[in-house]
Amino acid sequence: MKKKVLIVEDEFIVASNLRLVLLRSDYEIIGIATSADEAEAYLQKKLPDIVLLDISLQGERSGIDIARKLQSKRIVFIYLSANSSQRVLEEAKATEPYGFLVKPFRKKDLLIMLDIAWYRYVNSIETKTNQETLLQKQLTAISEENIDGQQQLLKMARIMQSYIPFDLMMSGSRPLNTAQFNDKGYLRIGFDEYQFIEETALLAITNLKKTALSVILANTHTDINTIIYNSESAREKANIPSLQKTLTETFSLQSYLVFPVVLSNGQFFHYFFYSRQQHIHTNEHIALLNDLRTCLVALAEKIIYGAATPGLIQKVGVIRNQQGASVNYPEFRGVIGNHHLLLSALDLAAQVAPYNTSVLILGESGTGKEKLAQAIHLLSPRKNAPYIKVNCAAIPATLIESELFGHEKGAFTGAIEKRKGKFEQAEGGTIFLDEIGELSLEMQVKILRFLQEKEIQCVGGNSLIKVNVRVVAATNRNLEKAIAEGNFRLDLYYRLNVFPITLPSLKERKSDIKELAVYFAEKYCREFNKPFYGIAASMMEEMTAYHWPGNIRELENVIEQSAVLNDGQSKLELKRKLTDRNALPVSKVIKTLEDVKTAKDETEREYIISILRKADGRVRGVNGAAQLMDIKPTTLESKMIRLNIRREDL
Ligand SMILES: Nc1ncnc2c1ncn2[C@@H]1O[C@H](COP(=O)(O)OP(=O)(O)OP(=O)(O)O)[C@@H](O)[C@H]1O
Repeated sequence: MKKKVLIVEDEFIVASNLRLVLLRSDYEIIGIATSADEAEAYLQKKLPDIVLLDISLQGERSGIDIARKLQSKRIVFIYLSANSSQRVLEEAKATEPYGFLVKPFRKKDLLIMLDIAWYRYVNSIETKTNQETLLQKQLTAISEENIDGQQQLLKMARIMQSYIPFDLMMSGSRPLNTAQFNDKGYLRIGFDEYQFIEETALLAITNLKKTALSVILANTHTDINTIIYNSESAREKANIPSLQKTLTETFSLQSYLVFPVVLSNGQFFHYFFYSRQQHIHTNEHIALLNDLRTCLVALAEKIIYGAATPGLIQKVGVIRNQQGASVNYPEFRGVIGNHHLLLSALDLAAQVAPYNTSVLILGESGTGKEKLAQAIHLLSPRKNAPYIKVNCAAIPATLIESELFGHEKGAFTGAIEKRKGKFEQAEGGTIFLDEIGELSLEMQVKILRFLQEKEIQCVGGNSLIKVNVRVVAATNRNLEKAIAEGNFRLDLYYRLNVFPITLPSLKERKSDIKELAVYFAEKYCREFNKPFYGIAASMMEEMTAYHWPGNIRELENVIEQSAVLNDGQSKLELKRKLTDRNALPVSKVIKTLEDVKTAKDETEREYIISILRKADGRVRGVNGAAQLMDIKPTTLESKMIRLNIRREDL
């Protein structure tokens, strides 16, 4: 069936051209609107499949205003704009468009972008439907299990976590019983670790007396309908004590979603999903809960009335497991930390892993992007097939094509035999394209072609080879900025950005520093055969105050150094001050020739260290630092001696 397109564009010539191209390419045009008002009028008459939306329109309102409406109706839209400045891109990005075209664009770009947009739409619908069906099955199975309400609630919390984000999930019947608090819930304290919260736990944590809690309960309002509260809406009632206020203050929560259900006897039961992040819940979450309503009613009845066989009731306090490793997700073993931003990223990874969707992992260098990519592979049905990593920044531009797609014998000087590229090596599995933002525009086109056609062409070969590989890409670059500067293709960005996951920097999750430090300290002391007596308080203090530009990798290096230098009889200590080794040197006053030489040496030293880091510390061989710098390994080695570059500097 022909896809119906609405064109919202105030430039007559552009609009008529678009119309012609689309009609010839088998699309149906339902109208051309030149202003936001006209666009709305068309939308009321007939819903299009896709809207091409100019950002600046006649009249006061812009395309971005229309986009918000389209977003809530889940209609696919692609921005058309003559302006690709970072500010416009970021404003537009907030409305979650399915594509973006910078004017002037070619016919080919338009048709590719329409394809990408539709692919993203179908993909998200499929993923959503699959997820819903799975969730419904899992929730029904829990409500039919012969276990007590507390266990049932825990199982439900674990399953719901990645679909409806929360740090605290509470539930209970309404209206509240002021004499006795019967709400029950779970506080998330790790990726798969929960603490049971009910009256006794709440009184202990808040230090409240039972009478004070009764006063709070008496003042608590009851929502009749499903509603989302963000900190602004919650703050209005700041002076009045309430259960919600007590919980948000006690557990540093910022927002929550209330979902009431009516049980078969007419009684109300409410589910609350509290989060430490603001604006985390959306209408999509509400739509999902509505679809799950029947299962949630069945579960609520079991939580209130469902008695289990006494022998099966277990005491559930803190559900912990060894080393922070997850029981349900052993693939996350070795991922340390329980900051809510990290946990949200892990939730997304667990959610997307089973599907073939491409994933884009964003985050500063050293935040664990590769670790997450591996976990996604291991959590996917592809786990027994290869996982191939390619660092796009470390391979010289002249070699990358044959490295990725392979080459025929004689394709270029030195190609003495046919060689398979990384894509073919990853057949059936996952390819991790690290630092994808560093690829040349030419290579970006080839990756885009693979993502669209699932075909590759090896260097010097004529035929196309079908490969079945899932792409997980990562970058520490701001891709919107790279697009604005013309260094990254918008169409590739939209194709990859189907499922973005952002990893927090270490300074955003300082509460995890201690746990990470102890984890690495134990690891290195074990490796160096030294007993571990803990970490000196002064070292811990300095590490907590530091801003960690190199993130977890830098923290690991610091701990490794301290473990190397430790005498095996005392706590680990910092042997040198923490400084930002990547920061530009504070410009020094250069007065003498000697100052010039020192500045030159410092710059050369920093440069060599950065290349060595890219080459994973290797000086020689293919992709070694010498090759990347295009100098002889012996020259590089003598420079390293002269500039006093040691392994621990990397
Ligand atoms: N949550 C974590 N717990 C324990 N170790 C971690 C965690 N995250 C990352 N690491 C470790 O930190 C180091 C850097 O991680 P990784 O290579 O995955 O980062 P990255 O974001 O891919 O870095 P880059 O952008 O420089 O490629 C690795 O040794 C990894 O094992």
